Amino acid sequence: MECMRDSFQDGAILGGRYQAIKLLNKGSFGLVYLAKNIVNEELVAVKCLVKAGTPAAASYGLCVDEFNEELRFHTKLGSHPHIVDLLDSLETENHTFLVLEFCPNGDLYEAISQDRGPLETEHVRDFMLQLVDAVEYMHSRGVYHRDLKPENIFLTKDGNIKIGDFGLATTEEWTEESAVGSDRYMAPEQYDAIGGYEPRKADLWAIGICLLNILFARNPFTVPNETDPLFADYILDRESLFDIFPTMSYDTFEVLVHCLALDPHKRSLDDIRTAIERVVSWTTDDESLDEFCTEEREVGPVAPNREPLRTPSLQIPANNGSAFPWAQALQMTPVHRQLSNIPDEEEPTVRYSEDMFKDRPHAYRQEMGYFTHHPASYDSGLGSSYASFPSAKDFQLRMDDKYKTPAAPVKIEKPAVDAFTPTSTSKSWSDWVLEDEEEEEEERLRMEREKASNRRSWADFSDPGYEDDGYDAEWVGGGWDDLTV
Ligand SMILES: Nc1ncnc2c1ncn2[C@@H]1O[C@H](COP(=O)(O)OP(=O)(O)OP(=O)(O)O)[C@@H](O)[C@H]1O
Repeated sequence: MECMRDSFQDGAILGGRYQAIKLLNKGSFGLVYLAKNIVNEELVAVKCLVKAGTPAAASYGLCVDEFNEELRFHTKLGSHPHIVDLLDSLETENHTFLVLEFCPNGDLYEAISQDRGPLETEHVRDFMLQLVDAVEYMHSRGVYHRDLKPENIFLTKDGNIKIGDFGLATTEEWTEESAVGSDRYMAPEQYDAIGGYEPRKADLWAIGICLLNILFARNPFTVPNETDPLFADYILDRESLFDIFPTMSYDTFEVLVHCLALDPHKRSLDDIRTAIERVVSWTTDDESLDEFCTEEREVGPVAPNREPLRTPSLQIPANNGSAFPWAQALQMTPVHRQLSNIPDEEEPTVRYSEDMFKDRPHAYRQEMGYFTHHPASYDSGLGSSYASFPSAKDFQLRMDDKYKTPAAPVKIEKPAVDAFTPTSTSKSWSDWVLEDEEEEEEERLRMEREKASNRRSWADFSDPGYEDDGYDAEWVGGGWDDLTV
């Protein structure tokens, strides 16, 4: 790594044209610098890789051939509005450099982690449609990415997306290369690759995982095989996704059906696009907002095919001319993050699915400027999805907290923890929450009734016409005696 730094570090001039400004990021296969084209002042991203056959190459394994491959794919792809453009390429004795168009809003991973990913219904739709367009174009050129994930989806100044990092791409229609990509985004057949798979279809699976990342900032599966219990559930029942993402709307599920089909032949980009276009609400939070607005604004019965009222942009300024105002509002602190389900450590909740950011070391994430708003939010401290099942102890703690009620004249029975044993398979998390809420509501009503009866008896007591029927003496305890002394 140091060797690379030597070649192109702060202030260095590359090929007489590009001046290094700063290190942007360290990828798995190389360093990426921000640089300036000294001829036209244009900012560029320079991806720096060691060359095959050099001493430094030995420590880099895959990246040795990656450069040539990546260059080849960029050349094959040409230019597209939603694919990172290769502007130039250079070689030095030990290194090769890809000069890429610079995407100043970073990548989608950073955007989600900093609460500046697409939030509003239409933004998510535009975003997803751009992604589908880019993938369709790539595939039409015979290039299959195999590593689509938020880290490889870049954001331009005006908030458009650009797919980048073609280091693991392939032009093969059918491949037997197994486990090339990133576990959490790999299609099951790509992960196991027994007998080979179609990379084209694997990309469609990754689109579905990216959508879930955008909506919930979580990954559904750690690995796409049965060693992950959530994936095992998914094999048995696709609707188990609702247990993982309880606020997911059915519209979203309809999109996912076409991305996350276990049979690769049932995945279709056209169907994904159609389903995205049909979405009215991505989450049930959106649905309630839609209903709220409908009640407020609509007069008379709701037309069956009404044009859905979009979620009001509570946190997003009116369209400022960009297709994606969310991407420009970098300083924006959302008033109401509708689409996020990022758990908050201070208010522990049970998490089934996997925090997208768990693998990044805390220090690294801080260094990268994450944790802008809620440092604790992104570090679940929980391991894989498997480890993220709530333990009975977690539940006990949670229940203790929940029932830490102020002094009241009635003893509140703590619900038996056994009833909430998370290993019980007959109940989903949403059932537990529902039962929790019902019990809480019952308790509240009971207390209100008690209070009302207290008030009545006190009022009655001070009324000279009050007749003691002995009722109040029972519940007031010593109070009645005191009063009568
Ligand atoms: N064109 C670009 N504009 C802005 N930032 C970029 C650009 N290209 C890369 N980066 C930054 O550098 C990081 C690494 O880039 P890239 O993904 O291409 O490298 P990599 O070595 O293949 O990494 P990995 O495989 O780990 O994602 C990106 O996540 C991003 O933060």
